[in-house]
Amino acid sequence: MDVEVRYIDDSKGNGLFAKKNFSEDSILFEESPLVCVQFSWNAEYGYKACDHCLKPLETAEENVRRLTGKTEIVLPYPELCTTNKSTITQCSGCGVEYCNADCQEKAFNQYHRTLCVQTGPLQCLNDAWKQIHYPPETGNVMLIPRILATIQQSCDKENTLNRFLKFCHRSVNDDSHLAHKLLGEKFANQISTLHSLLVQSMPHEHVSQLLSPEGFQSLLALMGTNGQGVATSPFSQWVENVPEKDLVSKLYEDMDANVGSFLDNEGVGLFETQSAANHSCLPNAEIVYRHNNSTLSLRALRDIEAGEEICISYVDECTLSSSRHSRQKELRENYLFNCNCPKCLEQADDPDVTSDEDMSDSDE
Ligand SMILES: C[S@@+](CC[C@H](N)C(=O)[O-])C[C@H]1O[C@@H](n2cnc3c(N)ncnc32)[C@H](O)[C@@H]1O
Repeated sequence: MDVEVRYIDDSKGNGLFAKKNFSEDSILFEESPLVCVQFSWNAEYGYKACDHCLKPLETAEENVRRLTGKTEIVLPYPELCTTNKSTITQCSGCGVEYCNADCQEKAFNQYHRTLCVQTGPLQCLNDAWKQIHYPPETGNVMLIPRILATIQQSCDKENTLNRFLKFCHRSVNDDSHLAHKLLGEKFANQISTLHSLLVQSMPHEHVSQLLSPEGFQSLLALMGTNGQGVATSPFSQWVENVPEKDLVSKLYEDMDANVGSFLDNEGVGLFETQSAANHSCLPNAEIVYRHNNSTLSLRALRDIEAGEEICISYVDECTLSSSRHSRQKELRENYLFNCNCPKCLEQADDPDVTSDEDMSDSDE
């Protein structure tokens, strides 16, 4: 690896550092998630993805037809679509689909052997989550059964448990008096419901400490502070390859009119190396999914020198361009820290105003 994880200080914890020079646009590293899962509403609304790696299961043409609502569309250059429907397989127990037999086998050996027989109770957990977390989705409680089952099915359970416990999983930051948004008073009843449903749906062997109320809260905090969004799309991959770019703008307009900005298969994953990357409002790297599955690539946004800290943005582009106050509010609520990046320091004297875009979600 050309990057390394190093301790910075008690406030920031660890960070990710470059071990060599990287030029702008180069790929620093690639990594598959320890676990990942599609968002619940995304799956419910018919975004078809492999249950293990989130690779699209629709062709680009099927995708465009569904997203525009126009079943008559015929997409030229079908050979530019990389979806291979002939390799799709299905679990005979619960019916979930995979992009190929390899993914099905990996999922079964890692967690699905345990979870497949719990489909009914897990469905109740999923339904309860959907009532709490409407789109746009940022996390998914269904990652937790995958974590627990991965530990249970592992040959080296202690080591696997420790790999998960290495992700930061505190639910409060005592230094800054910050508590995770998900775990606030407002959600206490909902968290208690989710906890009971999880306890009913999982075998307890080897994971009882994580199934206690405190263990469950730490898993939610782990997911909230480390969960990385994953996005795949058969259409956008087709667009990248298509020579006539003006073909696509009308299709995007039609999609926007029909489904707004919800174009991708979306989910959340836990990545061991990437999760060591801290946030900056002036990031020097970004996450991309070049393989149209859950394999993440970290790409340099500018030249990076050996020894430099590699920082990504934890907030989306819209929030990143909003006021310091709005950015810091989101980072405090979801990631439990006060941002002191160069941009925040430079704007330290700006008035504490919420950007227009955030007014609907204004300060409580
Ligand atoms: C995904 S982890 C990043 C790695 C983490 N520093 C560690 O020690 O494992 C996210 C957490 O790192 C800390 N963090 C990330 N960026 C930070 C920053 N710019 N300043 C202070 N703390 C930060 C926060 O505690 C946040 O919840």
